[in-house]
Amino acid sequence: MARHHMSLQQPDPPRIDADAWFDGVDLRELAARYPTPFYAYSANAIRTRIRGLQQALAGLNYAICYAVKANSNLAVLQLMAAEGVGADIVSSGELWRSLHAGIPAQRIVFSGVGKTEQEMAEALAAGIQRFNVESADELEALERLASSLHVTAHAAVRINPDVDALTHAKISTGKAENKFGVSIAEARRWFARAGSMHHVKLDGLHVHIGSQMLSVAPIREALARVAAFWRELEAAGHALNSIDVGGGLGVRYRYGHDEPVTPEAYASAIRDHLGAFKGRILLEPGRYLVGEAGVLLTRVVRIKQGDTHRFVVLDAAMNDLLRPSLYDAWHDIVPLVPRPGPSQACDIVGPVCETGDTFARGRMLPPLEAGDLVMIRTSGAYGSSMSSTYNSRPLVAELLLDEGRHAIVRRRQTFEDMIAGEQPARWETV
Ligand SMILES: Cc1ncc(COP(=O)(O)O)c(C=O)c1O
Ligand SMILES: N[C@@H](CCCC[NH3+])C(=O)O
Repeated sequence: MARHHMSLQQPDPPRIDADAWFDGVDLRELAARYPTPFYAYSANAIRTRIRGLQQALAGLNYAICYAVKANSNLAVLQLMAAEGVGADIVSSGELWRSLHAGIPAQRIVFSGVGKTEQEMAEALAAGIQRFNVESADELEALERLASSLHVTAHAAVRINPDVDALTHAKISTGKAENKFGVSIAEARRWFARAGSMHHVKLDGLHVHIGSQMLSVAPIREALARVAAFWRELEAAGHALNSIDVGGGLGVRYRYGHDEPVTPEAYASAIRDHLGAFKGRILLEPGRYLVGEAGVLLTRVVRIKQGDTHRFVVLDAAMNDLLRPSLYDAWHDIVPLVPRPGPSQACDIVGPVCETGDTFARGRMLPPLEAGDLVMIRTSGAYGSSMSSTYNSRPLVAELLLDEGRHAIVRRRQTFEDMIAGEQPARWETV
């Protein structure tokens, strides 16, 4: 079943041949063995992305903290741990997963606009030292909690630089109207008062302006603003030991159309603006490391020819891959059983009872028949991690591929799994 004719070198994305081989595995054989829908991830593609980024950053004092939310499967996190990659987490659940996968606490950074005190206390108790802080009361809470646990925490202010990431409005995070971060003016006031804290060292800056950025210009603009602020702080006598540049690098959703920022262009933006920084530069890539490394395999349930539209109904749905419904996001949809005949405009839909359960509208596709295998590309990021059991559809399986081998890294949920935790009402009064 193994074949090694797929090049995974940077800057090319991991390729999936027309004949459906992915990381040395024939996806058609895989789908003959495991019921669709399921996700398949290429370990090689993930490693290639990590190493490409590491190569581009060589010479800088940096650390990569993978944004766990992009794909939080334990095996993916274990792969990150094996490559020496840390984690960027936003919840106790992500903390637990990351530690469970073997990512050491010292390599974990805690981000997020709504950390609860309980989550912060749990993180401190687990040995997490670096917090990206987004509001004044969060900073006060961190000081209080660190004091009561007799530990020292390091805090980086998340700067909202008011830069347009030139991406979808729902995944843009660096404009003043977004809930994330604080203005440089507010951050300045925090540093002025930093001496009054005894258990929190305010010694870092953090910025993350949005996701799926396909242009380096907004990244440069945000870095320039952060760099100017770092120099201002340094001149005022504040020693910084980290600058976290967030994530946000885009990937190819539309092959032959999307042109992602290369790791080299990204690294040179970092070098140009932060090359002189003496502390550590943290990076929080999510999508970039796993997006193109995953596909969702699904089969055609039936073709439904309406009066005005031709519907291709798949066995995957919005509960399995939400991005098209939520952001009108484009994903390449590739039939893996080539059939001769002219392409036709189709609406590719799932079986869920929502009009929004649509993967693509008016997509030109070659002839398809019930049972045909179809691949939805670039589904490794924000695919399974955003899935749900809506319409009581069990969570699908996830498989990891590595040079001709495959492993089930999450089995398909059973109906019993799906209702675990639910119980008949046992009434009580408070
Ligand atoms: C603080 C932070 N860091 C990193 C990421 C990862 O983003 P991406 O997957 O676009 O690299 C996100 C999500 O957008 C985030 O909110
Ligand atoms: N979930 C989004 C991106 C948000 C990133 C998290 N801050 C997506 O699928 O594109």
